[in-house]
Amino acid sequence: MKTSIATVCIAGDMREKLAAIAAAGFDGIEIFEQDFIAFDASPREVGQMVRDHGLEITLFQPFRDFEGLPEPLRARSFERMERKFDLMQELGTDLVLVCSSVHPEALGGIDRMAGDFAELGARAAKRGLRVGFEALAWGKHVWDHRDAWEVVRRANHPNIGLILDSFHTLGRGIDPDSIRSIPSDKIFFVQLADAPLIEMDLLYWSRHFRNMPGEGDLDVTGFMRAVAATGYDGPISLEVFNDQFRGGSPGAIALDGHRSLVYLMDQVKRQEPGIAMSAPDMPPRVRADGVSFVEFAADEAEAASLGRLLRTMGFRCVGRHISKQVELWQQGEIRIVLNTEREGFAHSAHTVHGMNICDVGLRVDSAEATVQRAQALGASPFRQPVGPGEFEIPAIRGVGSGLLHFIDDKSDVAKVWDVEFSPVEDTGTTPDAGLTRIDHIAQTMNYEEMLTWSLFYLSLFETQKRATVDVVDPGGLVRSQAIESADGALRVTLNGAETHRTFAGRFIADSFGSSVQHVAFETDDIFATADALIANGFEPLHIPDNYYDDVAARLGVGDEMIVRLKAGNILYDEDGQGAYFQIYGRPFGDGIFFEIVQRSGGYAGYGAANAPFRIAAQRRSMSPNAVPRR
Ligand SMILES: O=C(O)c1ccc(O)c(O)c1
Ligand SMILES: [Mg+2]
Repeated sequence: MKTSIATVCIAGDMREKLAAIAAAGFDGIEIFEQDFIAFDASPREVGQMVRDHGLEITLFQPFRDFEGLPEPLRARSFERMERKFDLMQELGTDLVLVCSSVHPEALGGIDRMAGDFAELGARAAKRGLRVGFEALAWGKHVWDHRDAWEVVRRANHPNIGLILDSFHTLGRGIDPDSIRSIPSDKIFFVQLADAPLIEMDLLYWSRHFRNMPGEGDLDVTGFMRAVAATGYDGPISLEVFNDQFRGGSPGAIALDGHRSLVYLMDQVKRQEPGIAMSAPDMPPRVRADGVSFVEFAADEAEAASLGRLLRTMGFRCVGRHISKQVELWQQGEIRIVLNTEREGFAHSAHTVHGMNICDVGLRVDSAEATVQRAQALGASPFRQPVGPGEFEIPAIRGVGSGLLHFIDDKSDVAKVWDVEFSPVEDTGTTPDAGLTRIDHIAQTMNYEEMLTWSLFYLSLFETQKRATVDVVDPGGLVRSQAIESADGALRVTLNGAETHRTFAGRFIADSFGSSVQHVAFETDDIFATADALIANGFEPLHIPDNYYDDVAARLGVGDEMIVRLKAGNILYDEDGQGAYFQIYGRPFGDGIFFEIVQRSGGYAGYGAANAPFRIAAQRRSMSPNAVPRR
């Protein structure tokens, strides 16, 4: 497979764009004319710059308002094209995209348009150039790839072909399987983009909201399967107009783009038999079985106070590392690692961010295969020296600056807890509070990073995304999206803060970057847990009476239940399937917190309806003159 990306997708000037695109591993670029015109270098110099980066120019685009014009506009458009042919030859590319006309005087008429293209084909052939026709979803006479194909078919010239663009086809709701009957030698080029489903004007949607395949809601895989089924083996090229990407980090957006193409072709290869296109070999998406551990980087004072908090939640310190200043705390299947080392990754993370969750361990079938797939998708592997007799647990860099470790039963790494930790008789134990496993981890990030990390998780793990929900914080909006496996074993929520005035935004600012802000533990009996917590001296986040009055009114919850909820500061939610109970701890450090949840009867959400009240309570409890309640 040959990967390509349009210069419009990436921020910066031509030089910055090329550097980011080459570094991300693309084979070629589409030169978007505006980017070229705005740049102060000759076409020959630009062509050379591109090749010096090891890239080729796969396409020059767009050429607008060509077909179906009356004279003298028609002659003028051929004249204009001859000048662009000159430019293409200087740049060193042989393919130009003509997008369907929106010219007010364009006459339409399929044979008139085909005739124009036949003549253009003859002119292009003289120079060894090719022309591809693309149906814009809002074209005046041609807005459907099936009509563009009929124009190309009737033009019947070897130098005239079709250009397909997933956005125009899928955005209009056209069945991509209509592509399957087009001969592959007449498909000159394929452009790919996804988009979130939003009801709006097609042109505006296309020019501002496209995103990378897999980041939106369109069936780009179905589209690409149809293209691959024709036998097409040419470039696949991202053409993503997105306001956020244009202002984003060129390097990060280019990496996301490359990852999206690798992921897409991996799916296509697995779903569509016997295709001509190649795709990198890698293990399939990984089934993650849940969170094995979360690791805090802390100094000794922070670790001591975190230990006290964990104790009030019924955790016990069960092990001390054989050679490092690392403690293992446990309850049920939940492991919390407190790392107070003075060197190594956790220490660096602590220096930069203060106390933070620097590492998350996930249980997978094969840790080795997980890292292999992650690397094929462009993730960076992580390694640091290990002591004698210690395990090298496979790891990659995850969200923000944190790590993801992978633990499996296949290799020996699952024995790490027994081999690397000596048991501790914890003297100050408090009774178990019935916490069983980690229900979800919540990562807080800048809003602009959300697509990056949803693509990261979706491409690596056998997961799907839920719809984004908007959470209102008194300081602004936070968008929240859950990525989860079908059986709920892995649940990660991504919370994107748009401003630093929100609770989540303050966490990012205070801790200098994105990371896990909260961890939710599961219990099978929220009321028993609430009682145990109170007995252990745990300080829950205080929830005001107004909240319980509303729950009674809105959900019709009876008095007796309200009394119990109130006593435990328990938040409550329902969906069509079941109920959800939540207890929050008070935030500590830069705003990290724990949550305890119970899901009953197949409740599948995350208590979004409660989030505004939880956030308001957290802000109160973090404010300098907060008065402890109850
Ligand atoms: O928005 C546009 O005008 C435009 C131009 C060229 C393309 O290839 C395209 O898909 C859209
Ligand atoms: Mg296009």
